Amino acid sequence: MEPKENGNQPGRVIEGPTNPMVTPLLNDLYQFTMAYAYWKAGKQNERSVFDLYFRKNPFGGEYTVFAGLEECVKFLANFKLTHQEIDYVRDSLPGSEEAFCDYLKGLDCSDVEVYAIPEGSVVFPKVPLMRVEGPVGVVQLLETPFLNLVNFASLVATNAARHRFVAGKSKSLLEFGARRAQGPDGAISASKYCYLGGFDATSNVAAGKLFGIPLRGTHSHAFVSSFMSTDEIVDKVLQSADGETTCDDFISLVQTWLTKIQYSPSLSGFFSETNQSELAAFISYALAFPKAFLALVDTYDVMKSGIPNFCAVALALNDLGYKALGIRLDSGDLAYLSTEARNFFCAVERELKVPGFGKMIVTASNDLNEETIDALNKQGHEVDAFGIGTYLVTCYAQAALGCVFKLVEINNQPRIKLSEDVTKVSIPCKKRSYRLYGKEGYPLVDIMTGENEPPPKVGERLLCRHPFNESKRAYVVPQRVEELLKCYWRGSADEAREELPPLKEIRDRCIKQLENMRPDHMRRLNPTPYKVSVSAKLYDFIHFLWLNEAPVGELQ
Ligand SMILES: Nc1ncnc2c1ncn2[C@@H]1O[C@H](COP(=O)(O)OP(=O)(O)OP(=O)(O)O)[C@@H](O)[C@H]1O
Ligand SMILES: O=P(O)(O)OC[C@H]1O[C@H](OP(=O)(O)OP(=O)(O)O)[C@H](O)[C@@H]1O
Ligand SMILES: O=C(O)c1cccnc1
Ligand SMILES: [Mg+2]
Repeated sequence: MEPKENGNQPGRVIEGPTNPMVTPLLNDLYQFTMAYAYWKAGKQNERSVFDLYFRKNPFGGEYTVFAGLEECVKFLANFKLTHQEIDYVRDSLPGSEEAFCDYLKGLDCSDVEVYAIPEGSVVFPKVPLMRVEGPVGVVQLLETPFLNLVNFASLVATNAARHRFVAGKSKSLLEFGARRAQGPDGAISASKYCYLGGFDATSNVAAGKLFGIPLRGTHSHAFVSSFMSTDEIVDKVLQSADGETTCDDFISLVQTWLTKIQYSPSLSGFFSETNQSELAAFISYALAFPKAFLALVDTYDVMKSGIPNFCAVALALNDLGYKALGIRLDSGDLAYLSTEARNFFCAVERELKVPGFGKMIVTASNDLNEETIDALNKQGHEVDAFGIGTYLVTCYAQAALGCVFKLVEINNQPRIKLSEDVTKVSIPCKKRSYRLYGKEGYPLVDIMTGENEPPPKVGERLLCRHPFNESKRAYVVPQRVEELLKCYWRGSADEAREELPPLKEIRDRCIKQLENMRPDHMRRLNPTPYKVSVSAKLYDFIHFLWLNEAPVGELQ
């Protein structure tokens, strides 16, 4: 998408959202219905404050990664309805007055302020991820697009972070989900936010180009089974890596190595005749990519064919000064097969005296998820890289994060939304939030306060209260205080705004924050909930407003 000039931002150009379908019409009809009714009541410019937050961490965990903020800012910066869009809205609101169209024509976000937690932060339920302030008519129109941009982004980034947690730091994690993702935006968004959440690379070329995510990939079964025999290979010539010598018949060199492996003392009897069409495919791939040879070894039989064929080609390449990368396993028992493959590579290294051959990279794929990786860890395995698609990008374990956008103040009057379900009661007031760190450097608790309360101070004891449970409270003496909400958009006051960092920096923040969490919040089984609290003053106010707004029942 072409960068657009933003009228309110002299000197600063913020491109539109990645997906050109993200326009003010990517909205629920009721937002326009309300905008009309606000306008009709003359309320459209009343100053409103909305909080965007979620109520429960996903995937049975106790943490969430916040993602999608950059796209929200890009949306704000380019928020403008076109003539055609305005006509369509008018036609969708039967009986609406023509003057409403003039209102829509003039609508932009120059009077809106957005404070947010930096993207890539670890976040918790109830604490606003974004606080959006501005004329109620326009802020109401931001609800659906913002929720759309944040909900899946944060869910899939959290999913990626959880896969990273279970796989461990040393493994490569590759996102392979484009074919299974929920449509084109599902694929592009998943690639972007899985990288943000700690994946190393994607197979999605469009996402690589758009966001600078490293691209990685192997090859498919179709390539292996498309070959019938080595007779199909016409050009058998391969130059050595240093360009000094030429091997005129690479196929024969491979065949010689295959025989050597077959009759080497510790490998003899391991396999007999390997599949020759598979061998032809591997040789062809090596001829095309001698510097980056890797092979999918499970098309016919991993240990009796795929692995010996791979080793023969890798050894022939080694003769010419090339180093093969490794293999991919895509079926069967991945713990057993990866261990057997590693043993075979180590035996080749010992027997045939090829230093480093035992360190071939083993990539595994096939319906992987947190549980299967956890099971592989428990069994012991030799996988170096996991290629993960379906379960990761579709967020199979949980359909949505459930972020909401609630009015907390209008015309400086705090507002509350009550519910029978106490977890659904909103926390009123324009608020500030802080993360308080303890002696050991871990975050201890997040606390929300009223906008004008003095901020918590390092070394000063402070009462943190559960927002709704009277008996749950604790004193905290913070060793570090971090204010969570930072200004990302202030209409035309450009200079006061946080920068939008590059994706790699957001990813680094995410990884660093996840590593700095107390381990019991992070464990997969029965993690300890992280505490989210309010100040004593805000607690009293919430409950005062609650009593004020809740009608007293009458028993008959
Ligand atoms: N050692 C293991 N422990 C637990 N789960 C595993 C292990 N190895 C593989 N898996 C998982 O088990 C499932 C095996 O899938 P499935 O039953 O479809 O067999 P397959 O190996 O794919 O067979 P096919 O040859 O038909 O492709 C996959 O989800 C895979 O990730
Ligand atoms: O398994 P996922 O986590 O979704 O990862 C991506 C999968 O896509 C590819 O094959 P595909 O599934 O298209 O075919 P296959 O199941 O026959 O291997 C690849 O071989 C992986 O198995
Ligand atoms: O590169 C791969 O091996 C790959 C990419 C997408 C899906 N499955 C596998
Ligand atoms: Mg599959």
